[in-house]
Amino acid sequence: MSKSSAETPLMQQHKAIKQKYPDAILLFRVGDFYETFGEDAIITSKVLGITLTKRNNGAAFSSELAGFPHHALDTYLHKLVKAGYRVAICDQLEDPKQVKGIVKRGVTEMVTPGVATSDKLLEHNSNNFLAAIHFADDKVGIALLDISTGELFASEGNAEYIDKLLQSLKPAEVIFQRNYQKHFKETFGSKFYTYTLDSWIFDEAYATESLLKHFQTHSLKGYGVEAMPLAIIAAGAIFHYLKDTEHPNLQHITSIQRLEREDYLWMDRFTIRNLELLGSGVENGHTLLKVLDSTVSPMGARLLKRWIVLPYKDLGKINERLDLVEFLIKDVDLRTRLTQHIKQAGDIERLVSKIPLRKINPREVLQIARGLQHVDAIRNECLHASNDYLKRLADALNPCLYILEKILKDIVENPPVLISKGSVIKEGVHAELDELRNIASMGKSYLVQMQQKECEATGISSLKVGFNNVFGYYLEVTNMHKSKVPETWMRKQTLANCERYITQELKTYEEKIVGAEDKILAIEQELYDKLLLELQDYIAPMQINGNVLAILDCLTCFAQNALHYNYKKPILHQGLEFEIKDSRHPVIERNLPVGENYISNDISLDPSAQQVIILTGPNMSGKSALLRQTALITLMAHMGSFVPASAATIPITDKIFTRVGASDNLSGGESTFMVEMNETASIINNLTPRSLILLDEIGRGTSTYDGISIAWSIVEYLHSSPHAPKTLFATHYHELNELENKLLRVKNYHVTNKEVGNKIIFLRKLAPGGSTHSFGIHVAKMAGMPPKLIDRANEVLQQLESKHVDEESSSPKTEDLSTNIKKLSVPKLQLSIFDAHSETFDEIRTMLDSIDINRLTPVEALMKLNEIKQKVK
Ligand SMILES: Nc1ncnc2c1ncn2[C@@H]1O[C@H](COP(=O)(O)OP(=O)(O)OP(=O)(O)O)[C@@H](O)[C@H]1O
Repeated sequence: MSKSSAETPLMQQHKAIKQKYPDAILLFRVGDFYETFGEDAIITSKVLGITLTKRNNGAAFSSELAGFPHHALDTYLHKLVKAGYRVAICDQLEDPKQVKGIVKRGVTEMVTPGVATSDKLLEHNSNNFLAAIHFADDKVGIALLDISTGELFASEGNAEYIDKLLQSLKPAEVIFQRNYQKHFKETFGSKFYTYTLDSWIFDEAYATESLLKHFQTHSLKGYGVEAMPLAIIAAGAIFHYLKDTEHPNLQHITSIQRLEREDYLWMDRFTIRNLELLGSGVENGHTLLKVLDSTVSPMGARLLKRWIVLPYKDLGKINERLDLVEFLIKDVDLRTRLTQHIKQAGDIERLVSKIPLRKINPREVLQIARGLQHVDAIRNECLHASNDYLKRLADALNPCLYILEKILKDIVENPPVLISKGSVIKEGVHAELDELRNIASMGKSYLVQMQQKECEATGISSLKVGFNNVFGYYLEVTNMHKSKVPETWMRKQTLANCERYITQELKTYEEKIVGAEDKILAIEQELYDKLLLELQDYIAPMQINGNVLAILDCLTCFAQNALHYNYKKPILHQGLEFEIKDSRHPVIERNLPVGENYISNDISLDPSAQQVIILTGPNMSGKSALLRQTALITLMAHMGSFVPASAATIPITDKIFTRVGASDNLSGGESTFMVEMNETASIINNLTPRSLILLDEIGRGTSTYDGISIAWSIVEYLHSSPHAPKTLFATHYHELNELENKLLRVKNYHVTNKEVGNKIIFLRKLAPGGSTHSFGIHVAKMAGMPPKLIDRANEVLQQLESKHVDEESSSPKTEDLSTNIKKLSVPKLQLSIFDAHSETFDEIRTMLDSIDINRLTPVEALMKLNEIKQKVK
């Protein structure tokens, strides 16, 4: 753009507004269009695929231009936001017809990924959170708001805890202090859509003031966040941001819910990912969420996600849920009726949030009423049930009868989506509206009636009612009948063969008919606005209704799952013993090929007798599956769900840790052994007697000897820990089986298999004792390695094993770790080719010298062997 002096007033206005929103795309309303200019236009045309033109205002000024009709806003806005842009909607604030010169314009809403209310930007079964983070010295405050439901959560804790919340609740946008950009990336990664705010906004006094003003209270005690200054600051930042983005109507944010780390079973983000709890996109197919989610409402689906990542630790609350699930399983009729009502109640939470935002359309208002009817029905169904929790839930429901009736009385049965289309308000609600509608629809026939009436009264047989723009409606009398015109009529026009008159009645009617349509719309709008204002008083109880329906939806879904998939009620207890009978992996069992059955297993852990299980077994036999099903069953029980086992006794657990050996976790640049060790260290440093630890091939990210040593000492450490955490350790290092003989509470188990000829059949049953080999070569064969290579690997294996056995029989029984490791020294092979002093031998020697065995993976070893074999041929 060139000098401002050459700019039109319109462009000057645009420039002034754009300056206030430099990092947003400004959709600038001009007449019936939203226009974008300059850089904004280039982006907009590219993202929306609309034409980019140039606007020339004389030689001195030109700018790129791209625009679309205002009614297409809904179609285009979400595309811009989904493409990662912030969009400021600038509207005309005055009626152009009433204003001389340039119309006043201003930004009426800023839409960003985290502050989105349009259905097109939201996924119905996911929350759309805006998170605010406040960094302090060694702690972090967090607030999470879903503006589309009004839910606001706040918490504070160390970076690991906040990271876990971010990873599990996946906010669409995160805001934080501007000077912490680098720190944010280092702490939470670069996956989030972020926006930074001035540091002064993150101030306790300012935040408290904003919150008190919003909630209209004198203190924040009632929300339990008073002692959480960092969480308060983060919540304050959210309210500031909402003001900045022109969201003044926030009456649907009715409370802050405190998220207390200590209330929930802790799983770090690695565990959440490793257990494949939520997943997203394509990988969604095999997640716990996917197999558990048979909810019938978006509210239930959203709550279920939260239950999965934030399972309870409180025995009373868990049992309340479990008992209700059991109750719902038994009462088939009640369950069926509940499901029907919940399904038809609509997304109460999101509908209610549209009320203060003034984004609710007449159809949705009617849906609110229908929702309330279902709430009423559910309340009546459950109020006298013989389950206390259900009774309490029912008691919390409020069908808001006054507003329910008012909506049904005011709104027609099948209203249009837009209030501006009219025909929304029922007949009988407003006398003037009824009359106007009558006039509008009956206009013509009314005139005919009047014409007839006047004909009869005056005897002017040729009397006609006509209309022109100058006089409006008139009565036309031919010259022949002029003498019969009553005195009260006023002559307005004389033509060659007739005269035109007006009457008082005609004028009164004319006033009505001409403005009727406009007035009808205005009255309908006014009545609708009044109704919305009244609805506003019912936001809080309706939100509670939404929440109760979500809980009932989740628990009915658990009952349904239990019946369909044969889940049983777990017994949770304050002791420490863990025992599951005939347990299955809930996700794998639902994804097995047709005809295959999941083989169930019993698993028991007891800190005083069987604290650590060393689990060995062939590759692919089901070790990881066993570990994960133990964790998933524990988690499901803490959510209040029945579990895939014939019986389960599960101790209240505070933390589930899972770690997988580095090479199982190659994605995301986290494949280094260092990360594996860091993570294992964090388990070791955070465990308690109530922790469940699942280690899958820990140590395998380094050389065999290092790996065994580390794995060995981890088991020793966990065993000797005063907390005696329950541990399952799956490993290919059969050497660890030795630990059973040395450590009292370590027990060996293996997953069974059967060898038939040179084939192995996985029996997948857990049995006491360690297994002796891993069948890695068998897996290599299954993976399609050339038969020659496989034969050779078997030969080498045999030689290695016989050498190992020789050495073992000649060495004394080892008792401590160091001698045990020494025992594993590389057997000296006596292969015949090494006897021949040939060129091949030299070549092979050079090759062997260059190999660093400590860094060699099993597959690389097999490849090298193949190379050697080729040379010998
Ligand atoms: N109990 C079971 N019943 C039926 N199928 C099972 C069972 N356990 C595991 N499987 C199947 O076997 C596959 C391999 O299981 P898993 O990954 O647990 O083996 P693993 O012993 O950990 O293997 P590796 O040592 O190679 O990592 C699973 O993906 C699943 O399809």
